[in-house]
Amino acid sequence: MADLLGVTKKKHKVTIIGSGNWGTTIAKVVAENTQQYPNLFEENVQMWVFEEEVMVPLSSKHYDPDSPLCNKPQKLSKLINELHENVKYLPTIDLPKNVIANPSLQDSVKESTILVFNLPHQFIPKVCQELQGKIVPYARGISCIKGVEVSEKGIKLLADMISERLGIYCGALSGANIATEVALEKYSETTVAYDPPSIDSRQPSPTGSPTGSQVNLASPTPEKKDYEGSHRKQVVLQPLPHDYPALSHENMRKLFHRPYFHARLVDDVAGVSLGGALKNIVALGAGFVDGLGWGDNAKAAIMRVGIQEEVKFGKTFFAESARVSTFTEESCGVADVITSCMGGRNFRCAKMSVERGVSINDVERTELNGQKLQGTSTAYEVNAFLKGQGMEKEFPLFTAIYNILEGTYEPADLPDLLVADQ
Ligand SMILES: NC(=O)c1ccc[n+]([C@@H]2O[C@H](COP(=O)([O-])OP(=O)(O)OC[C@H]3O[C@@H](n4cnc5c(N)ncnc54)[C@H](O)[C@@H]3O)[C@@H](O)[C@H]2O)c1
Ligand SMILES: O=P(O)(O)OC[C@H](O)CO
Repeated sequence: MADLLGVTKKKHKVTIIGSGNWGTTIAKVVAENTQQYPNLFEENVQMWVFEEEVMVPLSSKHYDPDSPLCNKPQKLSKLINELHENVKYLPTIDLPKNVIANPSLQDSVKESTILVFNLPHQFIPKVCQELQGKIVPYARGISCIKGVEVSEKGIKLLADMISERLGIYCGALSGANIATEVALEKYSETTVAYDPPSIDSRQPSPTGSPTGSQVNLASPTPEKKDYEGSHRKQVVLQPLPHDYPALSHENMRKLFHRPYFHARLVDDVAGVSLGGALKNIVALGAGFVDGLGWGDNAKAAIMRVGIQEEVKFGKTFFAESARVSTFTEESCGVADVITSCMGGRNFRCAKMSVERGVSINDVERTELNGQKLQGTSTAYEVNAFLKGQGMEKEFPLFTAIYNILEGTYEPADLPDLLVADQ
């Protein structure tokens, strides 16, 4: 496509890195939008698949006992491309034909200018390692992952970790978004945090050439002095070449917003990321009390304390970046606590573990068919961080959930453990 100056306009190529329950759902959302906005995006959306062999289940509408696809295990990527359904992680949902499953991580990101990270957080370090030097230097990222990274240096947002390891800008998407409901196109909202570097929204030069100089991600705003290890390092960003459409809030919204999936754009990457990570610990608490048969008041109490601890965590450790209103007003905050405590996997597995008297890891293994909980590892990571700060007592719910997972306390001890929350 050429503009009035005869300059060839490129389109953004999008890759979804991950193809689980949420990864496949976001691939569907994005692929619908790349069809709707052909001037901005290449129609085909690459989706990296962590390859495995699976059987087409009897319950699939594609199951045909006479088909060679159905009588022995097949590569998941092949099934997705032939059936346009992810029979393992998003069964029964029709995917647009422009979702292209690709088992090669490096091939899937080739020439992609938008990388949407969407896989369980424990796999991100290895994926980033494999991507180093394999992506275009001016790519931009969005992390849909709910979790945090804790090391001896402190706590880090996954968007920042991706940004530092790959040398690219990375925003975040998170909200009250149980994947299956979004995939079924039931109405929901999400929050997209993207504070694009100013170099991306400049007017094109007459030649359309990438004349912009490199900029430091930490500028033009002063370096954020958040908790050691959490603030962004000095990432030197490559400008987006001028022959690509600007990646403004408006265009990012076009990538994610659907009539059934309302995307609100904000610039608080820290608040959006923390809301998504911390609510998973709260959801375990809600599952524990529901498993005891304690009813809705008990669940509401857990949710109230959970929201309070999310806000306090943001204020204490990310004071210069996370905004309180992100937790209290956006989908990624209070709304995600509510939906996760009503029907999320962390909630359901914690509930079943109490009802059956088995560990939550056993429930994850037997009930989730390969899907992963994020709340258990996040509870351990957040506890390691709080312990390091000598602040476990300041966050009684987060600490109680860790102690219940460790077996130090029982779910029925929760009211006593929360008395400190006065
Ligand atoms: N499912 C939801 O409802 C939902 C909604 C919003 C956000 N999220 C978040 O999205 C992120 C991704 O979750 P999901 O639900 O798509 O995943 P999932 O739990 O459904 O699936 C697990 C995924 O991990 C992959 N995997 C397994 N071993 C791997 C390895 N060694 N390396 C790389 N990948 C491997 C599997 O192939 C599969 O794609 C999580 O952070 C989750 O909290 C999930
Ligand atoms: O199923 P969960 O517990 O991983 O939660 C899913 C989503 O994060 C809800 O917004």
